Amino acid sequence: MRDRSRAHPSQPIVVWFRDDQRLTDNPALAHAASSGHAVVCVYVHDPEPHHGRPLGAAARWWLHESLRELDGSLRSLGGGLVLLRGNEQETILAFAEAIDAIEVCWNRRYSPAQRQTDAAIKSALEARAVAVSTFNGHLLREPWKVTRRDGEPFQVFGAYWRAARQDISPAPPLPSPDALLFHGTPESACANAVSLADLKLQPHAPDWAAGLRQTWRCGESGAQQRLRHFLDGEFDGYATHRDEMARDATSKMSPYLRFGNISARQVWYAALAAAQAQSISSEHLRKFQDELGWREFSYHLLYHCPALHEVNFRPQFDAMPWRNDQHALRAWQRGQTGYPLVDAGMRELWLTGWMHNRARMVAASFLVKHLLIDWRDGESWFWDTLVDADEANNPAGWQWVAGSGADAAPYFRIFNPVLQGQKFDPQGEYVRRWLPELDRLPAASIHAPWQTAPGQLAAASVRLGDTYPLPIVAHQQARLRALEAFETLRGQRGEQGDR
Ligand SMILES: Cc1cc2nc3c(=O)[nH]c(=O)nc-3n(C[C@H](O)[C@H](O)[C@H](O)COP(=O)(O)OP(=O)(O)OC[C@H]3O[C@@H](n4cnc5c(N)ncnc54)[C@H](O)[C@@H]3O)c2cc1C
Repeated sequence: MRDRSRAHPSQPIVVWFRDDQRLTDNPALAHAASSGHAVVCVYVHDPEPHHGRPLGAAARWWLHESLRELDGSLRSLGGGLVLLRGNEQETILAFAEAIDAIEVCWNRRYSPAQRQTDAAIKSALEARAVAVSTFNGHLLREPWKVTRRDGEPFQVFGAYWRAARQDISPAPPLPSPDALLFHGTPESACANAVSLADLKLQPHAPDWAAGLRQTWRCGESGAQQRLRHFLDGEFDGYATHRDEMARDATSKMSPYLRFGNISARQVWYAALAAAQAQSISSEHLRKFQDELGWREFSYHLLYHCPALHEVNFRPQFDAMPWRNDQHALRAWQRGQTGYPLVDAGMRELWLTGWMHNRARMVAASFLVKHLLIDWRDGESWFWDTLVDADEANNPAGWQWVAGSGADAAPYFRIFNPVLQGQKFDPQGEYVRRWLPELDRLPAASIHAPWQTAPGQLAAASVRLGDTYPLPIVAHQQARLRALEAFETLRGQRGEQGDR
């Protein structure tokens, strides 16, 4: 072990970037910048994390773009991002040792696997007399700070958010450092160093990311631009219009928050400031804050539930008689179920890496309830295809829809995709955008083409079973089958109205 008293001002401090790929409001970076030591900024790509989940394909695409921008921002301050590949623990330890770091700092992560990794790295570094400082850069309130009176975690969103909100006065966002003193990295420290291209995060042969490139400007600058666009536009009306799928009425902050291109604190403060400056009704501000609250709640669940993406939060769901139907699963994944709203959502996902929240709920409900396919199959498809695929929000969203989660939708809540379409996409614009083969159908029939008169279908050049599929299941039968399956678990009947 090295002697701490021999620490020298020339020893650098390592800022380990993870899900905090930004310069502004980055507490670990701000800490390093004010330490008086030169800094080395690193990112470690662990292709097969020992405990955690490897990233899905769409998230890997985002990561590439985000790291490129982060490196560019650090370069404009006179340094750059050192990219390392390998096992996180071994790589960070070897690197810190090779550059004789005085300290390593990072912003905290919250899944049980990530916490286990971080705790092991912290003790190993400290055992080598390298200091470790960790910060909250990801959440408004960290999971352990919000507990019930009896000290147990919350299981109901309303109660959780009432408690969390009471004390929400997140520290104001930190400014981006004006200047950073960078420490050089000797060749010997770079055994695991790679270029961004070496990480092979982007797809090739086939390059399926054209739609993602068209849709997104990734990274910190993209986050700021998109947030401004939302706050100066649809924010004033958010509570009223957020379910209208054809409208660009939500913030689209999710991938930026996922990768930390922006912090929840920045979004929170910017929304507060915009609401004040533009005298926006508190109803819109509050609804938007509530959605950020759902993100916090998901992290609360992730922290307390060891394998949220694998294990039913409600154990009685372990007995659920899921169907193994690969044909139906593929039809759902490809947006070929014959239910236009479900298919539009699934194609939006495939083409852009994102799906509107209302469409997520309907598409997920369709898989789990109409097709009776295990929510984990849907979760892993979303994990692979969403640019915002999030360790907390994705499984929590799926378990909520399936009914197996905390404060979940009741099992008898089976979305009717036709009614949902008529209610939240009345003119069929959303469906037309993603299903060009139905483009010429009138609004009255676009959500249920199979109920449309043959002449009208012919006039719109729609041949069911050829240009567009017939429904893969009949809604009423599928609904009854789902209710029966769910009732075997719960032995209870509930309200059975169509929504
Ligand atoms: C089956 C299913 C899977 C989902 N998977 C993910 C996922 O992998 N990653 C993800 O970020 N969100 C997920 N969500 C939640 C939600 O759909 C998205 O966060 C939202 O659509 C993102 O769009 P936005 O940024 O425009 O949201 P806005 O309406 O503008 O909300 C602002 C922010 O609040 C948070 N938020 C909003 N709704 C929710 C919610 N229901 N749960 C948790 N946080 C929320 C997000 O961080 C979002 O960016 C999922 C929902 C469902 C039903």
